[in-house]
Amino acid sequence: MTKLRVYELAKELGISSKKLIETLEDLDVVVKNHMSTIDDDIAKLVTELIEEESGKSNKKKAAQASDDKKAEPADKEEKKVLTAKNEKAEDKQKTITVPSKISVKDLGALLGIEPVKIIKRLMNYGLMVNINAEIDFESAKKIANEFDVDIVEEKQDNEEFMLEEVDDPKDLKPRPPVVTVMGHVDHGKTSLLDAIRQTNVTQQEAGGITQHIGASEVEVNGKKIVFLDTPGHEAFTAMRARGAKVTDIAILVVAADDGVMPQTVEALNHAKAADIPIIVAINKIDKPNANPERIKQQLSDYGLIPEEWGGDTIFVNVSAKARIGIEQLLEMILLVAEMQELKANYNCRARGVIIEAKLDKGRGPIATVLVQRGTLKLGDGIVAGTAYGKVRALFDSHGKRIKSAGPSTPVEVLGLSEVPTAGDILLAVSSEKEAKSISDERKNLQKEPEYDTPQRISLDKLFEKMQKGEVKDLNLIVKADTQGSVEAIKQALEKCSNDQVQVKIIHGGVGAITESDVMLASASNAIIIGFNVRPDPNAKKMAEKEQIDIRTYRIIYDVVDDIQAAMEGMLEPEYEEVVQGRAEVRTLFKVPSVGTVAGCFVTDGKITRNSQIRVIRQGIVIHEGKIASLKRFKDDVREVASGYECGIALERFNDIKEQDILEAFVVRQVKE
Ligand SMILES: Nc1nc2c(ncn2[C@@H]2O[C@H](COP(=O)(O)OP(=O)(O)OP(=O)(O)O)[C@@H](O)[C@H]2O)c(=O)[nH]1
Repeated sequence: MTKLRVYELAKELGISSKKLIETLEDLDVVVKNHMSTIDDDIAKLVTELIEEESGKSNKKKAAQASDDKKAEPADKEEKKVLTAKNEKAEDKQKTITVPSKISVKDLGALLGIEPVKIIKRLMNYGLMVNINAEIDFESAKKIANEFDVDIVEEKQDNEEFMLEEVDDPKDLKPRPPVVTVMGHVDHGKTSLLDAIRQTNVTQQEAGGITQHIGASEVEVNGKKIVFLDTPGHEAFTAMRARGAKVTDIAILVVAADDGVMPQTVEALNHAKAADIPIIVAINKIDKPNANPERIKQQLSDYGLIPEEWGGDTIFVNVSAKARIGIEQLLEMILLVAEMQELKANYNCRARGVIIEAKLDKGRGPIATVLVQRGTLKLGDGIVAGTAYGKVRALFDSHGKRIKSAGPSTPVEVLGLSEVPTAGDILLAVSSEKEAKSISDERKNLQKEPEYDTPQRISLDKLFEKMQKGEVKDLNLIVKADTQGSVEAIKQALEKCSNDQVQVKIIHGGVGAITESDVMLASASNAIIIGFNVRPDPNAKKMAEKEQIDIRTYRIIYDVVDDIQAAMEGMLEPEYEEVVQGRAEVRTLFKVPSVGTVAGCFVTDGKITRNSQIRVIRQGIVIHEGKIASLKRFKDDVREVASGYECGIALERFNDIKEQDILEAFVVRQVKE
């Protein structure tokens, strides 16, 4: 296509070449004279601008000709623009509210700037847009700021959906309880869930194949109970960390022949932190060495006191294997549920939680949703995180097609645009279009760095938050090398409570700081205290992502001192520790006059001659000190990088064992 010359375009537009050259200059497009050629896209842009301008002047003329000077503008958009303009004129306000998307034309009108100037600025950012093109809020803000106007984003109606809606008590009807099974490894969580499901299958649909959708429903005496299929407190707390409250009752499974174990304590603390009732299922009572009384005794130390001893915790003896006590356990669940008076509104737009989600080759994204409120129906517009769509099909926990699902019903939902994340909230909205606009909005927000940055508690910010009255409880998780240290620290810290803040140890345990601890801290807004223990690498990564404050100590006095200082606003962290790398001890050499040399493999980062070394054995710190020698083959070296072997001897420490982890770190001053 031949390029247009200035005079040709001017002729087409019915304006003088001079006027066209001026307009081009406004756009910083330099042309020599009327014979110069213009690029197609520039020609298009200028044409739109000129046409827009002449259209405006025609309108103006028409308005002047009109008798009714107070006539309402016909177009609603225009009305909005005019209103804003008037307000601007009245109070000369420099902050203007604009929608999340706005056309160049409307932005110009709001800012009182000619659209051509906006187009020019956008061209500077490499954006070639026409006058009717919509630009996002961020771009609009940049432009406005260049004209010394600040703009704020109009609050979207969508946000309303994120708020907790309050139901009128008269709209509430009972709903089934949702139960999670927790407990120590191998104590029988999966077996118990299977036993419960099978008891029910035989009663209801013998021979029927129950589909696994992430949650199952059983019916006892005509009443439903929903079980989440993924046992364990990790999944439960992961959901909670994402803000999803799913479970009404926790079943704590303890093997009668094994007793209370570390994960039993972890599970019960996770359930307690979530403030949900616990029913204890003492499992494996078919075993000859089963000792249920011992378990009651052990659990009473953790505040779970059986009813027969004057407490309020229900204990049921069961055997998942021999199918003993299953029905009684189910009845007890119903009893606890009844006491909780679980209710929900069935007649409103649905809100649920994604329990599981996957991509099915044939059917696209499939999500298991636990409906918590309202009724989810075929054809509803839905949004979960940034996934959106329309309910194309619903399947119940038996794999049967259904048309709608009310509160406490797990359903498989087809029709989402992408696979959502477990823990995401699913909302039903009026249409797929609305769902898409909410999803777009969220995608925009995600681009902003502040989004997703939760306001976490940290020791540094504690005092500030206390002053603002934002903190009433200081939740702490204590991990230490021995149970004795856990208890000592717990007692010492709880005494730190004052009038403003109560120090609460929501979980204490022996061993390294794990992902599960970080998740609990995230769900309960807690700080983690490690005493002679370290976070494992995954926990460390997760803590960084979730912005969880982990403090590690080697002297109890320092722990108490720091917490007290933080509560008094006196905490001044001056030094920080930077971990450089880790090496694994693969073999040992006893060298006369040197001592023990550890043959190591550097697994990540690097080890330098000046590093301090922390010896970690099974997650517990057993020594901290300096390097006496760092060698590769026979040579002394200054540093060894990841992927290489080396020999390390430590100053004044010979008790190294194979498989120990040597963590290299340096301590440096924190910059103000
Ligand atoms: N004797 C007896 N064995 C049981 C009973 N319940 C479970 N078991 C056995 O205990 C072992 C562990 O059971 P699981 O159901 O896999 O335990 P879990 O708690 O789900 O284990 P993880 O998923 O590894 O945490 C299996 O070998 C079961 O057969 C029971 O009531 N009696």
